[in-house]
Amino acid sequence: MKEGVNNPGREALVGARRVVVKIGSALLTNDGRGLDEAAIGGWVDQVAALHRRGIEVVLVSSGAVAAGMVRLGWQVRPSAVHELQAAAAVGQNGLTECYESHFARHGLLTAQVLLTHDDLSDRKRYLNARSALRTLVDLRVVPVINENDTVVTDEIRFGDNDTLGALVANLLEADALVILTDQEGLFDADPRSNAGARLILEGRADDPALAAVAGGGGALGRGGMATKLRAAHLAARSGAYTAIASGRQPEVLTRLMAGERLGTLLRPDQVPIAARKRWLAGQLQVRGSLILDAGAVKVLRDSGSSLLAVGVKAVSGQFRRGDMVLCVDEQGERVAKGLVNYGADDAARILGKPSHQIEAILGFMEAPELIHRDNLVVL
Ligand SMILES: Nc1ncnc2c1ncn2[C@@H]1O[C@H](COP(=O)(O)OP(=O)(O)O)[C@@H](O)[C@H]1O
Ligand SMILES: N[C@@H](CCC(=O)OP(=O)(O)O)C(=O)O
Repeated sequence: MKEGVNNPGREALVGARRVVVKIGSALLTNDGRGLDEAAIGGWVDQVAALHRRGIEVVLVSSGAVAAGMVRLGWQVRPSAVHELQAAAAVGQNGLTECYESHFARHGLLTAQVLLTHDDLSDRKRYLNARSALRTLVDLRVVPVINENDTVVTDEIRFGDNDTLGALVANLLEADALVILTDQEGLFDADPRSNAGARLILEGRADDPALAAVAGGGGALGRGGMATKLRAAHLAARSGAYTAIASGRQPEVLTRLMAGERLGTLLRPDQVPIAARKRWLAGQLQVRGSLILDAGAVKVLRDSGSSLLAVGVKAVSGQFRRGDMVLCVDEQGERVAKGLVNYGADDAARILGKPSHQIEAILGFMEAPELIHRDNLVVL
């Protein structure tokens, strides 16, 4: 379970380009006194700093029910579903307002995205949510996601936002999921009830020994460490690392992303790229196809190279940038699947052309390759 000091992994966070940050209720709500606006301001400052460095950050924020309770003057968390829904509806306003005003100090726009379980389990809605979030991220807007508590019922509830954070990390093929909570990380026993509990610095997301030490949540949070560990397991399916750390540590996000040995880091079992590719191949519907010439087929199969437009003879289907397409040879034999960097119309205009001509033909260049090798699975 415990790892040596030279354990690789922290540097994976240094190289992360897209990160999902989940901020838990236990941390956000000022011990039940309502939203901790000053603390939220501090996390927003760190997210903005990462953003300036070109790192895409998507927030998953809890706190709607707790904030709603304070606004409504309720002292005790209600148990009736309709009252929880009402509190969430009132509180979500406050949450959105708070994030919006803090991000505005940095000239950044935010977008409120409320999801239900169905949005991520139904294939069509999954793809819709994915393209909406990808578009926001491409527009350099910071999405702030929460569960749509006002419309969910017990049967279709994520319940805890750790699971939601992991599914969003899958959805966006994020490099890392950072879970900020009220403890320094995962301990070898619940530190609330075990004074001698020790922090686990690194581990494998799928280590069953870790599951045995992760207990339930406190009075304000929903799932405790058990759901955080399960979230790490889910995030690892698409190759994401998970960090669990205290949101009260000064500059926690910027320090984690600089590779500092803070909190608990849980790594995916598979090499991230391999896990991510497998995830991609299994998840996304094919939206179109590309017919490759013999040279392109050979480099894809033999050298694992990216696919360039110069090796493509024809395109078919109405795919958009970021969609999954099938690559076939001139006899129609399946060669590879991958996420395409150009939509069908643009791809049709650049096929057969060398990459240095893309800008002159389209007036812009998204990327020099049609499908980057990291997003390509040879079949
Ligand atoms: N092994 C463990 N290590 C650390 N915390 C643990 C452990 N087992 C249970 N916990 C509990 O998990 C709580 C954090 O989860 P939770 O209350 O759901 O917070 P959040 O709202 O941030 O998700 C901690 O306050 C702690 O009491
Ligand atoms: N969606 C709920 C939060 C659920 C929750 O508290 O989850 P967690 O932060 O994982 O303990 C809300 O905004 O109140």
